[in-house]
Amino acid sequence: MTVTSDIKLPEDKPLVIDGRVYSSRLLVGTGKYRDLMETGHAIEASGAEIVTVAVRRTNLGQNPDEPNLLDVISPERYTILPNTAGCYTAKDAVRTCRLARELLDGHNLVKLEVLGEEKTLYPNMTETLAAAEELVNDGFKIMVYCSDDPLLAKRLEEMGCIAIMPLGAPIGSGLGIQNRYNIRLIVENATVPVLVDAGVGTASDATIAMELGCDGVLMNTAIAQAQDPIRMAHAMRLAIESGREAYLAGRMPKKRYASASSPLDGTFF
Ligand SMILES: CC(=O)[C@@H](O)[C@H](O)COP(=O)(O)O
Repeated sequence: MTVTSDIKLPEDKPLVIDGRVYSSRLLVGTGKYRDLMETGHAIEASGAEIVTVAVRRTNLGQNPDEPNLLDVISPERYTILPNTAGCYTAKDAVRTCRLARELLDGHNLVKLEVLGEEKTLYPNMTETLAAAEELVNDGFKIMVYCSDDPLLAKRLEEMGCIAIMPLGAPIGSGLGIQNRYNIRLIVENATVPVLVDAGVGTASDATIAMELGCDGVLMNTAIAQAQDPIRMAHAMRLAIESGREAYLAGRMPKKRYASASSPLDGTFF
């Protein structure tokens, strides 16, 4: 990255998912927009290169008479990440991933989410582990939505999941990162990318996730339900970049007391 014509900062290592290199660390969803046009414009403004779609709720060709999302979000330009939103059992999630693979011509990269209950949409980790095991054995590359429990996150990695996606807060809540300490522990222990998924409400939440060392952030509601989704998508793009730069720069240690900005030694009077 160039700061002025003379100063060059070292290049960051890129985000690599399933062997593919991405320059954007922002992943976006496609739900809750006013229409497909707004969806397309917001995704464009976000700079995202990976776009997740809920297979059970989105027409990817299942219904030839309805508008197809893939006409707006072209698989030639974006990596389509089918997700299992709306699945409450491992069985349903596995079936949904297999349907996605059929609809997308053998596409194996999926985002697994198995939900526990409607009120919190919190992940059901028992069912998530069961689904992950079956899908890994069936050749899927799994990015997995999970709780922010560091031990379960590690377990999913050991099972062969290619990215760990702990929630920042409940889906659609916009509450921001609720447990920074756990997210940090998950990042420290992981050897695969860790991306916060769900709960981001505004740009500063995304920046915090990146400052914690996450490899990326996936979000939907914060952009789609902003008053100006396209502008918010752009804000999120900048927030992710800014948080990543701050993480790489390394923040100053926090102190309990003040220290003067100008040294007192050698004052003129
Ligand atoms: C889009 C997606 O895959 C979900 O996991 C979720 O919708 C993201 O959460 P937010 O809507 O809270 O960003």
